[in-house]
Amino acid sequence: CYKIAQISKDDNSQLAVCRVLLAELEAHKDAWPFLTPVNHKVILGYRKVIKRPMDFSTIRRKLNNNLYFSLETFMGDVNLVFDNCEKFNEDDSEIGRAGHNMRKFFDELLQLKK
Ligand SMILES: Cn1cc(C(=O)NCCCNC(=O)c2ccc(F)cc2)ccc1=O
Repeated sequence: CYKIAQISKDDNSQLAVCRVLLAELEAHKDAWPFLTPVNHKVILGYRKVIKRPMDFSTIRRKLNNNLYFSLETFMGDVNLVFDNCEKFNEDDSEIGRAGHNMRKFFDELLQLKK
């Protein structure tokens, strides 16, 4: 019984860390391109180029629906946001720079939380 309790506690504490990390990402000044799903009706070519769209509101919904089983699966989706951004946007563009800034910020957050 103790072992089972131990596993679930770790998952809960990992999920609590995910909630804090997501809140800090959402509060960043450069988060605006990532707060909502990219509207592929407005942003031409996006649906063709980006096979697995992801954004902070989708991550928030997955977290609330208990769809992340560890910090690693949560990190996979956060990094997908930044990888999609790098693929679709020039480095020397407003959204491209925002993506690089946010990825650096996230990496620094992870160093603090470890
Ligand atoms: C990640 N990405 C985003 C866009 C993009 O144009 N995204 C919408 C920006 C407009 N959205 C906002 O300005 C906004 C949204 C929510 C909010 F709370 C405050 C501001 C285009 C290519 C791409 O790769």
